[in-house]
Amino acid sequence: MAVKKLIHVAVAVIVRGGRILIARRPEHVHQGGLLEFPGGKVESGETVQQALVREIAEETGLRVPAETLEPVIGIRHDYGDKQVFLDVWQTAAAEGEAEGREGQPVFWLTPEELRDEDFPAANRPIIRALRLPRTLHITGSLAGPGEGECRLDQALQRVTDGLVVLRAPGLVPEQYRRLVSMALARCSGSSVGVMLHGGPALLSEFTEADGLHLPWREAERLSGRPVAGNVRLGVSCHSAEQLRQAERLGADYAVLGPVLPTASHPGEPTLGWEAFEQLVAAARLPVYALGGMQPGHIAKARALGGQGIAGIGFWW
Ligand SMILES: Nc1nc2c([nH]c(=O)n2[C@H]2C[C@H](O)[C@@H](COP(=O)(O)OP(=O)(O)OP(=O)(O)O)O2)c(=O)[nH]1
Repeated sequence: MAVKKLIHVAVAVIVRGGRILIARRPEHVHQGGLLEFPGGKVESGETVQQALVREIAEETGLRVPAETLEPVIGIRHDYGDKQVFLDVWQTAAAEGEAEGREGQPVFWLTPEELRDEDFPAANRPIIRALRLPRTLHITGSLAGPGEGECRLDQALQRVTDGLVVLRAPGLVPEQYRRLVSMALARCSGSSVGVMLHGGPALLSEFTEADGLHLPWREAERLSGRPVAGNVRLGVSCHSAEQLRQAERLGADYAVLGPVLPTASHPGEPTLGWEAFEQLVAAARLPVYALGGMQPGHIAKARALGGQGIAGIGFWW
């Protein structure tokens, strides 16, 4: 069987006022009629940034200073007839008024308005990535119920937006439920989403939660997505095989680590940044780096293809 060539596609997420520029692909082209982010093939001799600047100008008339482009995610996808590597970059500094220079309709949508079924199949992880924060706050050790709630309350004061994964393996179910109720009440009306940590049954009790984060021991025994599409699903992973299982479950994100040594799991073998980058390159979902992370690592994690950082030490 002939080996299909991997087509390197530069994909632009152009953000303005919280909305993203979307176009409709012409009917007659590959994946025709579907919505897309502006972009196109990287030509030989071009860097991905040069391709983005060129494609954006050709397709939309917008001018993008190359240095404002930041990496979002890289996705390899096999369409059967074509194999693509979508190299996705973001800018909020495009200049000018957007128009469909090739006759295609263009419009601005919020991340929440992007629906998987309107885009080519390879775009699902891109849409997930755009709806996810760069930092995932995981709760650290919580003593007894009263003290735990107090500790959580203090820690939440330091978080203004993003997601908190309520991990408390030391608590018995009743104590954990109390903690969840408190966290949901505390975060209600704020920009902080609460992810429950445990098995799927939890979510049916707490419908206001943002979603469910599966520890690996829960994820490994499932064979399909255990929650509805409108709630977030995360999975803790430590290897390429575990990332494949997270993809099979239709997870919205994975956490991968430990990347660096960490105080909460002393002595555990670490992946290091090189292995993180390799594992992320093969993953078809957004991946957070876990283990020894500090806010200064967000840029590093993203430059290596990750979604951002996850952990306890930097906020707890
Ligand atoms: N631009 C863009 N392409 C996408 C997206 N999602 C996705 O699967 N693709 C695929 C469809 C195509 O197979 C490939 C992009 O190729 P293209 O045909 O748009 O590239 P191009 O502008 O250089 O076109 P061409 O005239 O040289 O054929 O990537 C997306 O969001 N934006």
